[in-house]
Amino acid sequence: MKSTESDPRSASSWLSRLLAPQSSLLNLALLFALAAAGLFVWQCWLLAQLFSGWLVAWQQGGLGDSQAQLLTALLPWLALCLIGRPLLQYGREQASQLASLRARSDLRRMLLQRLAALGPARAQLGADAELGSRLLEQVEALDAYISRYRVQRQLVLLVPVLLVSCTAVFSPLAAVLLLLTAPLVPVFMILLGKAAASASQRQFIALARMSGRFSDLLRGSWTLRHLGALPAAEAEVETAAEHYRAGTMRVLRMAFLSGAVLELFASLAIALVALYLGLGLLGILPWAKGEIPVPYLGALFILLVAPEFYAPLRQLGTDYHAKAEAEGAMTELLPLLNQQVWEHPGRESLALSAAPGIHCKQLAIEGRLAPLDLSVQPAERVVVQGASGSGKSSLLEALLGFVPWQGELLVNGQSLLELSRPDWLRHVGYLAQQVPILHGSIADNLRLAAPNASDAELIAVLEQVALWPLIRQLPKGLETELGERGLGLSGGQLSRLALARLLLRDTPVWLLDEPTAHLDADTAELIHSLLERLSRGRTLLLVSHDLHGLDWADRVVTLGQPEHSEEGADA
Ligand SMILES: Nc1ncnc2c1ncn2[C@@H]1O[C@H](COP(=O)(O)OP(=O)(O)OP(=O)(O)O)[C@@H](O)[C@H]1O
Repeated sequence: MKSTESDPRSASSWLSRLLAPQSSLLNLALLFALAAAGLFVWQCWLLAQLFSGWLVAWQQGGLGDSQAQLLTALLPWLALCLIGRPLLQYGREQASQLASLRARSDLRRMLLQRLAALGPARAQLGADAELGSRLLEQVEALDAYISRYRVQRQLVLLVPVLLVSCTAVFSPLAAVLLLLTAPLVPVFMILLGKAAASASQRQFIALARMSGRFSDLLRGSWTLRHLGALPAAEAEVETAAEHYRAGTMRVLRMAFLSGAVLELFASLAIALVALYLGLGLLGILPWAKGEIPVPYLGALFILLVAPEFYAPLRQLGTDYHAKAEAEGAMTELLPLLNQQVWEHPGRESLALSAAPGIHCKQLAIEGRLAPLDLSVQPAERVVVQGASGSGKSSLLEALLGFVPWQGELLVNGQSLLELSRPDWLRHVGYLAQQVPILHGSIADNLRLAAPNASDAELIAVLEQVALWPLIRQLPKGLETELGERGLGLSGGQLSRLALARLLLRDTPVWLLDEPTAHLDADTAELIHSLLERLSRGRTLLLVSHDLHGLDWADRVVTLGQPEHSEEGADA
């Protein structure tokens, strides 16, 4: 369904909501722009007075004292206009830039808060890199809309009305000419602008495809070399690049051509007004022969004012794409903005001196987890298994405080709903199915858990997960850079790195979501044996499909059955 302004979840209504707190700054920018337009009219009036005075005097036989007096009287006001206008324009820029900056910061803060509040469910919205780029680029795409278009769309009505009213005082016919030609400029500008925008959109898509193809070729270059297909692939890249170059030139031609056509329209319209005024001054207008309908003063004033009449319309046409771009960016952000985020209500602090007990009484999550009774004793290690979709990950999300639930969830007898989530999470170590490894060194990745940890502390935890012997041999040791998603280490090594990170935080509760998913049997067994040793003394809930190597667990709980069965791990 098409989104509308009245739909509170639509892109345009989010934009309005975002800009509401900035309305005073945007109104101030509008006021500055209107004051600058007022000064412009005054400046034209002063110049028209000066030149028409000189012209009349020159026609009457020469410049005299009165003209010199006129010049001295008008000069200070002219200077005021010449200095005042740029200052007012500067004020407008500053106010609208500040509004844009604040609105974009507010939006980024809101998006970040939403992402943080979503917890593990954040992964459903896309990869971290994609979300990061949305936060940077899509939010940035609002700048031109806020800092230029918002004020310009009001100016486009107010300034021409002001100028045409002033023109009408001297010549209603010239005012009518301006009014008749005015709509042509924005209409053509928008039509041509839309064509140029869709052409440039096509270019963006072509560029994205070309980049994808290029990176595929790079990745597969060894295979291609092996197959002797490299020259053909190179030729393909060259052809694609040439197509892209030609396409870019087409877009540029269209953009320049549309600019030139509009300049032509504006110039023709001004020429029409000038023709009327000039013929009038010569007294040879067909319907008013021998008459001067608009004398020097008025004619000069109108000629000075006319070009400015079209300027805001032309500017709006130029800025029109900013609106389309901003709405497009907001539409991209909608899934995140409209995501239902549950606010964990608890505020009470929690102090734990040892591993706590966790008790679920008829704990259910609507559509995700059937009612569950489960008592995990302090330092008990429980494996949670069940069919895919039975709610294992959802149970962990509830335990992390990121989804609402029915029934009771107690930590040492205290309801989790009453506890402050940040406080509770300080005691919880969580491992998601996908190990979150950032682009950075091994040390950087470990220090995400403990920013102040010394190298010795990092080495100690790496030794515990049997990674140090391997890392010590790397030329850069702890400073070895890991690529995106941990490129440079194997899946099993990354899991061990994630375990080392958990150890650095040394929390009394561990919630692990399939820590050995995607690992081969031998590596999974190694991780399981590490877990056996490292999780001792902690309350552990470990989600796993496969019980192999988990016989050390105290209990296995199976979800997704009418009665949740509890059995021994080795059963
Ligand atoms: N954020 C969410 N919002 C709504 N429903 C969800 C969400 N995440 C999961 N679900 C649904 O909840 C149910 C349980 O999902 P969950 O991921 O907890 O199951 P699981 O047992 O961990 O599955 P798997 O073993 O495949 O990982 C599924 O039907 C799933 O579609």
